[in-house]
Amino acid sequence: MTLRLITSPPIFPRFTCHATALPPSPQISTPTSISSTPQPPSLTCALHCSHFQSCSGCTHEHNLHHPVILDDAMNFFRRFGVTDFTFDSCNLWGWRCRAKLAVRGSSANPLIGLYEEGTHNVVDIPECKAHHPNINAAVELLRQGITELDVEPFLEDEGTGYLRYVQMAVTTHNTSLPAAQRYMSGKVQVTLVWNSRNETSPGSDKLNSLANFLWKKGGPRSRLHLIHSVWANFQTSDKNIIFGNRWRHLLGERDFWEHVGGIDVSLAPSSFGQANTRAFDALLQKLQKYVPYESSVTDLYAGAGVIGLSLAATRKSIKCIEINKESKVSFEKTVERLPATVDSSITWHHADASKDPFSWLVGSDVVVIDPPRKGLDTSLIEALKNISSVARKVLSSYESSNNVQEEKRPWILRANEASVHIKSKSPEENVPQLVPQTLIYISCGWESFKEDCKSLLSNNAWYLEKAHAFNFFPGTQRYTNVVTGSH
Ligand SMILES: C[S@@+](CC[C@H](N)C(=O)[O-])C[C@H]1O[C@@H](n2cnc3c(N)ncnc32)[C@H](O)[C@@H]1O
Repeated sequence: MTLRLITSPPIFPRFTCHATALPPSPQISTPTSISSTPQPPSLTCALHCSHFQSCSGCTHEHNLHHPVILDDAMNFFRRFGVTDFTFDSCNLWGWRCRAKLAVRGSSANPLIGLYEEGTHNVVDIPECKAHHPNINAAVELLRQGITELDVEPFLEDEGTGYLRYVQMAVTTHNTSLPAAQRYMSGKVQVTLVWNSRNETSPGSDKLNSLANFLWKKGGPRSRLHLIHSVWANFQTSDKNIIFGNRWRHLLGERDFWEHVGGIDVSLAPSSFGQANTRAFDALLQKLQKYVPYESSVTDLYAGAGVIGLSLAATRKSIKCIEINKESKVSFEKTVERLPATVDSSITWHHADASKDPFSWLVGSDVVVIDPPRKGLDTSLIEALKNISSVARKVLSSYESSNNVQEEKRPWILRANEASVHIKSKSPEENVPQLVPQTLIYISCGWESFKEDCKSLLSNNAWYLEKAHAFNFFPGTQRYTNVVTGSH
């Protein structure tokens, strides 16, 4: 079996940096092999952000093109036999197209930003250099609205006030503009996280006034036109959780479309979305090379299925597994917009990938895993390590009984109930191909990835083949790896 691990790590020499205080226009970078020669500190690739000392968002001010952990990554992969590790430095500024910001302070002086490291003090970051410029513009509009309409930000200690957080997501999918202008003209989907139970609770008049303010001043009829839509999320919990379960679309287009990996993807505000749209697009393009045509793919930790669906055109089947049921609607909408020529069998299952993981792995040639930062659950690691022996047992029982057993496991029954199935028109083969030959690990947490990877490589369960990194989070010690491996 092969383990292909995809991470978005820091990148090396061939890139362009500009010393400028403003996020420069989009840069295209080329992935390059990484040399172990120490890099001189680069002032031209510096953050130049006035919030750097106080905001916890960025941890590194210099050499944005070369995260410090890149050296560790390079050594790690070399030790395991990967000699052509590459790093794509991507865009160094203005890359963040999705931000969740806390709102505190007062209506006269609202603070909209991130917590100061280790505290619950919110730091205002109006000139954030990581944000897409239109996120900063929408934050300014929101600030004006809060003050003019006297909207009280949330007061954590008292549990009073209304506006707790705001999520800003930028869509750059505007086909009426020339491609070169689309990114910088991105429109912002704003979600106001409101401290009340629902839209009829006290305070809803303020919520509607604030939404109308944003729409009037930033919607399609305004001079600025930077707002795509306004949503509300209702959250009264005293726990440290950003979103509640109730979402309401208030104004603008309900559907939010982005174009990545060659397909149109729908992303509801409640679904996971990658923060760095352009780096994600580069990663998806790379992925196309590693997933054989006509293979059967399992996409674990799938979110709205963007990775799996971007592969669907030339693969036999795509099976997506995701724990957040809110992602299902976005998945279905994306499937509806796939080209009519796509004839793969496509499914999405609402399930926990760590519960009975074998049931999701068997029958696939390729498994793509894209877990949260904490990495893989032990049960999944064990399943991936033992997949060959278990598959043999399953195959022999399949051959001896050759009849379909009734499924009784409650979590599988539940997942099947909440699943989406789009059948291929081509005839299906009866005997499943049982053992995944390729594992592709997409990771955004370097430390957890290293541990998972070592575990997967132990006892020669998998071998490393390729590793590429993408600078998903310039200014931080995080990047994303794509690593591929085989049995
Ligand atoms: C890093 S995101 C990747 C999402 C998706 N691959 C994408 O690129 O848009 C991780 C996803 O894993 C989901 N998740 C977390 N724990 C999970 C679990 N135990 N089983 C299945 N999905 C899980 C999260 O809800 C989230 O959508």
